[in-house]
Amino acid sequence: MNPCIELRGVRCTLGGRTVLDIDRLVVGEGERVALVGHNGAGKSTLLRVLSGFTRPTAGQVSVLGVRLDTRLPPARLRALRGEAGQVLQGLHLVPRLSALENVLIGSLGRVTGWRSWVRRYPAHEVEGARAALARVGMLDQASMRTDGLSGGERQKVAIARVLVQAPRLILADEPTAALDPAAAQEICRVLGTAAGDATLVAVVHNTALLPLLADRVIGLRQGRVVFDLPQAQVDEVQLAALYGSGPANGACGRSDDPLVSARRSPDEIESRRWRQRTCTQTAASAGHSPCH
Ligand SMILES: Nc1ncnc2c1ncn2[C@@H]1O[C@H](COP(=O)(O)OP(=O)(O)OP(=O)(O)O)[C@@H](O)[C@H]1O
Repeated sequence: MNPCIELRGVRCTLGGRTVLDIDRLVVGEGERVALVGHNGAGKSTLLRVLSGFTRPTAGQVSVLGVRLDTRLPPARLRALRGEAGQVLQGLHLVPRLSALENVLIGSLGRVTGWRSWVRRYPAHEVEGARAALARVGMLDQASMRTDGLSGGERQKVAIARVLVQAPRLILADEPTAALDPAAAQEICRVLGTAAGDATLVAVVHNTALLPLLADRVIGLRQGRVVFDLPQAQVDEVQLAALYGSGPANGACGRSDDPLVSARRSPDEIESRRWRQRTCTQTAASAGHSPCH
């Protein structure tokens, strides 16, 4: 299996603290990997490193054959992000635009010149966006504004937007955050099916969802890999050890749980603000304001 992701001796120091410390990690093309671990374990930091938003302090990172530990020309980074789609948690759709228009934003990397400035998309891109909405079961809601959709429906639109990129790699950060259990299961099934042959790396908080999304599970604790196992071999004992005294299954400190939010350290709160700023910048660079 060809490697899609390769990390060697990667360390990330943020705010004077080492928040990621990974000796070696290889993810092959087409693998489905879930990242699990307590709040602040470094899961999102790892995703940011893989998407080129955070450059590691030390070590080598290669994603789809592109080295991300060195400064890349913006055009090269944009090209990579075109091949590595991201599904973030609920902060990334443009509320006043329809589901179809939001999905079309995923094709902006291919639309050039005046068409991209005025968002006039070629007919084949519109067809592609409609096909992506159909794949996630949202074609009937194509013309609805996304602020009128439910959380689960919005997440399906976000998945459809990634699909129009025809990505070779999908990075999903808590794709089921803030969804009820039934919607969370549905989103995992939709994402798992829609990902097709692409490599998938997803942060998963509810470990009951792992069988729907992953064939390999990586447990992170304080920025280090504490286990890296086939999904079928991950059991209650490993999860209990990973989460310490926290629950071993189900709501493992979901980020949207108000009790968990109340326990967050100032660092974690700052990390969330950082992520929100990243989303805002991403939306702004596409000429839009993000959803909140
Ligand atoms: N820009 C930053 N400056 C300082 N510290 C940061 C920054 N970004 C993240 N951190 C810290 O890095 C650690 C890992 O954060 P990260 O968001 O990766 O954790 P996580 O496992 O995704 O957590 P959660 O499950 O709460 O989303 C946290 O302790 C966080 O406070």
